[in-house]
Amino acid sequence: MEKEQPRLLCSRLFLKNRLVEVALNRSVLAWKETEKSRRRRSGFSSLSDTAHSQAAQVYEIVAVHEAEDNDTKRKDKRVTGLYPHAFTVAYVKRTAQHQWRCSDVTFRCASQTLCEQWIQVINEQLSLLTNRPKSLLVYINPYGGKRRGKHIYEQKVAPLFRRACISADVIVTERANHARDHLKTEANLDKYDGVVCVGGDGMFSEVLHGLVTRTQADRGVDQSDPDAELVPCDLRIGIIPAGSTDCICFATVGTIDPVTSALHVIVGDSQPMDVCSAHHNDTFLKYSVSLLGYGFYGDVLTDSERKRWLGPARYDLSGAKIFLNHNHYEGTVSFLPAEHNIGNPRDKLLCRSGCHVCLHKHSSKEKQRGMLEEKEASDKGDSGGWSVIHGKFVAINAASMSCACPRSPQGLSPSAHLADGTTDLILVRECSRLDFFKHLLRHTNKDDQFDHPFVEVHRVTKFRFQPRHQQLVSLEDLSETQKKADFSPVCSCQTTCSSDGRAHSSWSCDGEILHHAAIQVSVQCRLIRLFARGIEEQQQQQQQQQQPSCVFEDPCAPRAPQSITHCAD
Ligand SMILES: CCCCCCCCCCCCC/C=C/[C@@H](O)[C@H](COP(=O)(O)O)NC(=O)CCCCCCCCCCCCCCC
Ligand SMILES: Nc1ncnc2c1ncn2[C@@H]1O[C@H](COP(=O)(O)OP(=O)(O)O)[C@@H](O)[C@H]1O
Ligand SMILES: [Ca+2]
Repeated sequence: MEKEQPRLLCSRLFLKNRLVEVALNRSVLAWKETEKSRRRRSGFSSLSDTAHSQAAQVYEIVAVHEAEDNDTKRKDKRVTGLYPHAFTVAYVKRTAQHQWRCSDVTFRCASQTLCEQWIQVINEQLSLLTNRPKSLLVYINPYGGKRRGKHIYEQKVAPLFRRACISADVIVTERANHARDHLKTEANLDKYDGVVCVGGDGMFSEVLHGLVTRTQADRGVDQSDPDAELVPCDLRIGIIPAGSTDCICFATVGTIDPVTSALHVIVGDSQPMDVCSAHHNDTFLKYSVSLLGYGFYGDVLTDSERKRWLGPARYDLSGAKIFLNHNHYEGTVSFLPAEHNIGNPRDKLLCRSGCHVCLHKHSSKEKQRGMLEEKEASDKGDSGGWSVIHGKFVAINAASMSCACPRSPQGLSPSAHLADGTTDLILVRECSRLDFFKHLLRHTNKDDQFDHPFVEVHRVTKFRFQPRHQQLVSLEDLSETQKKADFSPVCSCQTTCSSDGRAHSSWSCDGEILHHAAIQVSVQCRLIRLFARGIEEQQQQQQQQQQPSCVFEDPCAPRAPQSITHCAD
């Protein structure tokens, strides 16, 4: 049972034209209409208790300040005369599914002292919340999505940051990779508590690369070494969605809404995330947190880049075109299954706020690292542990998170986890166009997209891909690294597999194209943290909004209109 917390302050104050009991403890600010006031308004008919009590979690209070004139005008003259002083608490209120709004409640007090006391005590509690950012570095992509990034930031986000007393240095990018390069070399990161990107998955990818590369450089880690253990980044990343797909925001918050995302930054949420590193031999290529997709999604992305002027609709047009082309690509996929993980891609255990699969991974991370290193060392001599699949594939997708987005609310791998150190490798083998359509369609409803004979899915910690044409070309001079992968025998004839005559596709890496088809990928567990908390379950959402009865167990005593209980810690 939750331990009851001492009340810090409790008063009878006016809220609109009602007398309310307002109580604060370390975790909750709650208010409910007094019995007397309720009776006066409703005769003697009994009103339900919950209908008249509300609460805000202290860690979800945005700010408290003395009420401005426009907060109080139009109010009952008698109330404002008797209670001339007022303070406003801005707090997170849940509205539609996963959507947050900043709601204001203004309490009127009879004395200036009482009003100031409330402001001071609430501010004292807020100052104890050390996870809240005070200073942010913000990058805006003015060309992402529908080109509204700048407008969205100025109209919806900046006013909230100001209200929460967060200072922000804003950079509107002037070219692709501006944010990445600035973070890599120029930015004085000591000044900031977090980095915020305003844009889509591509913009997030820039910030991710800038931060991770900078962190490794500062700590002397060579990111071109595929076996290097990367150092986690200190700064958290916030995403204000203003792109075309915004899958990283959707899959970590549950909605694509700039105000909700800004509030997650303000309250200082923290969501660890796995990051995949992709290499070509000893050349570092890119990091990915959402989708690494070869074949279908790689081709859609390549085609859509030529149609950028169409905005987000480019994906639908390119999607339809690539679907009709119906290419497939031959190659070899090798992967290291995630053996010590408690989940699997078809267990329907969705990753939600406080996910126990991710927590389990976290608590046993150190233990597992030792075991994994031992295992990998023993793997070096033979192919033990690695599975090898040779085939013709319409799509090879590695989803490190669900990749849920408005197009596909469950995502590419609905049970993938944000921070379990694994990625879900989905292999869609050569199949008929109709079958592929059925598979795609299942991404838009609740049917299981893996329940097809031509689809398989594996939860892995590492994988490699070698397209067939390269195997044929370089069979004689296979490098040592490639030999370690222990690829299965390759075909002796050289034919192209795609109907447009191309022997290979490209990888889409969080919406950016990779210029190598042969890659090695390794999951770096919890390398970064976002200003998010994962998607809240329905009941978690309700709990946050409920009024905890313990705050009101003792009525505010004595009965004087302004009684104060100021409890010692
Ligand atoms: C029949 C309808 C099928 C709909 C299938 C939808 C599956 C969507 C899965 C989306 C996974 C998204 C993973 C994230 C990718 C992003 O990183 C990345 C970049 O985002 P950014 O632009 O914000 O920077 N976005 C993307 O790569 C977009 C992928 C969108 C793929 C759309 C595919 C549409 C397929 C339409 C087939 C239609 C068949 C019609 C026959 C005439
Ligand atoms: N000022 C800029 N001019 C041109 N491209 C930019 C600029 N800033 C960022 N980019 C690039 O734009 C691409 C798409 O950005 P993103 O914000 O993800 O939008 P979208 O979701 O529409 O693709 C990314 O590759 C990013 O590197
Ligand atoms: Ca994962």
